[in-house]
Amino acid sequence: MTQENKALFIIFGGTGDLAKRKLYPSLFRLFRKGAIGKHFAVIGTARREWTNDHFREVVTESIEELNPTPKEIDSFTSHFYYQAHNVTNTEEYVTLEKLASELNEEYQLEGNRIFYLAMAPSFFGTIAQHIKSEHILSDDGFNRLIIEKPFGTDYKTAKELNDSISAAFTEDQIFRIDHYLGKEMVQNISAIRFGNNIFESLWNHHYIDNVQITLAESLGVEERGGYYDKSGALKDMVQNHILQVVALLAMEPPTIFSDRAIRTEKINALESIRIYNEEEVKENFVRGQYSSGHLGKNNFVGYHDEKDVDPSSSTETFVAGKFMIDTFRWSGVPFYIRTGKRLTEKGTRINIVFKPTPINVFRASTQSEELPENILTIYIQPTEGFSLTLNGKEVGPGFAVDPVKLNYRHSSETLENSPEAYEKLLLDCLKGDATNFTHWDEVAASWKIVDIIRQTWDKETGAIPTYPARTMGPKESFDLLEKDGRSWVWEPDQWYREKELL
Ligand SMILES: NC(=O)C1=CN([C@@H]2O[C@H](COP(=O)(O)OP(=O)(O)OC[C@H]3O[C@@H](n4cnc5c(N)ncnc54)[C@H](OP(=O)(O)O)[C@@H]3O)[C@@H](O)[C@H]2O)C=CC1
Ligand SMILES: O=C1O[C@H](COP(=O)(O)O)[C@@H](O)[C@H](O)[C@H]1O
Repeated sequence: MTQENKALFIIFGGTGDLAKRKLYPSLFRLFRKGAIGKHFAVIGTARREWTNDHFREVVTESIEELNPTPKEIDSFTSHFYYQAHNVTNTEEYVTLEKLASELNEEYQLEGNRIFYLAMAPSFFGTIAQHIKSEHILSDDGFNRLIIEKPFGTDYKTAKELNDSISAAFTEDQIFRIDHYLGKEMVQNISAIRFGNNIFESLWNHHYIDNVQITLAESLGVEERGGYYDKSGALKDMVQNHILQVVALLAMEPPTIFSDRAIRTEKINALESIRIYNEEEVKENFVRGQYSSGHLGKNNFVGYHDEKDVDPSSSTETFVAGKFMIDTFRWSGVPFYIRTGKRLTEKGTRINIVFKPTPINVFRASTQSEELPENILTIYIQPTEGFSLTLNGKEVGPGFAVDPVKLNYRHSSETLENSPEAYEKLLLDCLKGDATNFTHWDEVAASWKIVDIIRQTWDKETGAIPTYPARTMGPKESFDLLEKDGRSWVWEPDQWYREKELL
């Protein structure tokens, strides 16, 4: 049976996109499942002068897709309150505290408070400091701060931000969101590794040749051109999501599956990633920007023509690179990563490529010195599951050996019932479980890794490579693996080319 949790959520940026698209629907799913019920309340705050009624209408709209009954809408939205509040005005926090105390009494929330910073990062420090100085922290119950990405723009600014929030909250009260850690199959990485001896015993440089991580998006920058043009793919995706996935794949087994033990191992893994010098960055990392392109009959504009993007921008919309991890386990094993916008299709997947057998005893019939590699693929989205490519004998005379795929995908019913990332992360926070949030040491290590890449690129003045929209990135990304005698396992362009769409 689901246990009810008690808390007051104070959402800074309550009128914003993230709150409407992710937070309110996730709270509703938790409400439906009974994880929150009678004893919860939400205060939405932003500068706009909304009434409680208007706020409740907005919340109702945001959960429309979940087909709530009128009774569900009434009982859920009745817990929502709006307080107009400019976070830079110290006096206004007094009104906020008054409302928070009243709701604490009315809903018997036992002093539990979750502060969600769904606002531009430039406000994070100010809000955290005001929460402390204006006594919004509750004296009984728990106080937890959920903080959105981006956490700083480089190591220096991230440290400044961390110092300012740490003046108000202790590390175990801070929940830094990386929504990839809420994804079912990202969480499944640990289950696959530590729950299966056939994998964990092979999970090292003796048996693994290389690891490939792809976070591909078919969408462009959409409405976020202003933000994205200042950020780029390196800071938007590599510093956080990709390095978190690398850490989960590379970390040593924890002694027990607890947030503390996992964090320790993830920090060790991140701190073992080689920090390149400028020459090594040039050798091991490439970037690209999408130009106009088409897929079938659909045409797509280039990045320079996107809304709120500087037409002469050299911001990268694609990154591919090779990380090396300096531990006994991973010595010599490259972790190839790539991510980009306007790629051929949306797809997040991990390919673990195993070393081939030492000799190919079937070489007479396969006419090749090596057998195809075994590959474990973890499909993170849009489908969820895994596959394992093995070599088997082709049916019939002779001894032709061909790869066969053992395939497991979650059913559509499982997918439908599987909780959304934000829902899981909100529930974890209610329970005080920080396993799927990032510790400051992880953030710090990740920034140190990407800072040198950014600095190297910032010194380059020439045009950056381009790729046509809806293809799998610039030529340089393919060359990166080719010079190591390898290639990307996942090559959706091939499929589209066969269908004559590219
Ligand atoms: N949207 C998304 O999909 C994602 C967002 N994020 C992160 O989440 C955070 C929020 O993003 P998003 O919702 O898109 O941003 P929006 O621009 O949609 O929302 C910003 C919110 O801040 C409020 N606000 C701005 N200035 C003030 C102020 N001085 N005092 C009080 N409230 C203020 C705005 O309301 P008002 O104008 O009424 O004051 C609004 O509610 C950002 O850190 C972003 O990087 C992370 C991942 C995905
Ligand atoms: O954090 C971000 O992630 C999204 C991609 O998330 P996904 O869950 O759809 O894979 C990305 O579009 C956005 O630019 C970035 O800020």
